[in-house]
Amino acid sequence: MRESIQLPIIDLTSPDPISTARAIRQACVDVGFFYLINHGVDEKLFKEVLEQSKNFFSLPLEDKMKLVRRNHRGYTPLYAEKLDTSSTTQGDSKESFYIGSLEGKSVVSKLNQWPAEGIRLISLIALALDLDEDFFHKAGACDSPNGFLRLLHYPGELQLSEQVVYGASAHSDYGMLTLLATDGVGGLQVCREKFNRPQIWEDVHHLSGAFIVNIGDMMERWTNCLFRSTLHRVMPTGQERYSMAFFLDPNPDCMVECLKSCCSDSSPPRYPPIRAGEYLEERLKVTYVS
Ligand SMILES: O=C(O)CCC(=O)C(=O)O
Ligand SMILES: [Fe+2]
Repeated sequence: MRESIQLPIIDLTSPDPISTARAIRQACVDVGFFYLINHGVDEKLFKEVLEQSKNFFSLPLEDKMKLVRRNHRGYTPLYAEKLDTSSTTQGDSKESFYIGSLEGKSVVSKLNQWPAEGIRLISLIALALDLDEDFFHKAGACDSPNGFLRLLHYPGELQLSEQVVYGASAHSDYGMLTLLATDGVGGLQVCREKFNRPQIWEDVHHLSGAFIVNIGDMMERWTNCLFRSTLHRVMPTGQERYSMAFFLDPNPDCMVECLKSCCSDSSPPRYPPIRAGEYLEERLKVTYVS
């Protein structure tokens, strides 16, 4: 039988920020994933986005290809991306559409509701790291953050192939935080110990109305691996699936550098400082098959 994981539940409206921060710390240290409830994003809005996403992906391929990805915005067809760059399988069995600003600061600040929630979460994460709640703001991460929404569609039926086909092959996210909403169809799995063999994959269940939040690699670098950017993937279930992921990444000029509270003489920084924009560019470059 396949294992499933009970992720911690964080309530964004909880009146005590210190105990919420403590619960977030525990979740980020243990598994790097949690459910976020009472996040303030209207259910009606979510349903509308889902509806529009279905409309878009049902267009003929040639129409979708007119909007093919440029500068990490736009349409990516089936098999274009391979998140597990070490695997020899073909590209992932999903199509997606990246939404986000291509222009200057004023447009970024007019993004939809998600960044406000994400940024509130970032303050709680700072508290969870025993930092001032505006630490990531002062570090320049939240001044015009690089936020983008990715609509995803996993077809139910797959091409007949000798190879294993993943919806999304094993990967960790690249940025600071990811907020994920799905249509309720399963398939998402996490692997808590990526170096163990065999790897153990656990199913993440849908929790109605909640976002699934996970830590990305830049946050892992900031915290010297105290907070975990956990390996995850989407397995095909034979059922069509829609999801949307909001990636909240630092301002591209923000330096991501090991926090003083997360290193010591006996535990020196594992990664050198890096500009957020450079890091993201590098990671995105290697995941696209074409
Ligand atoms: O669709 C999902 O459930 C997960 C997507 C994901 O992990 C990603 O796009 O990074
Ligand atoms: Fe992911």
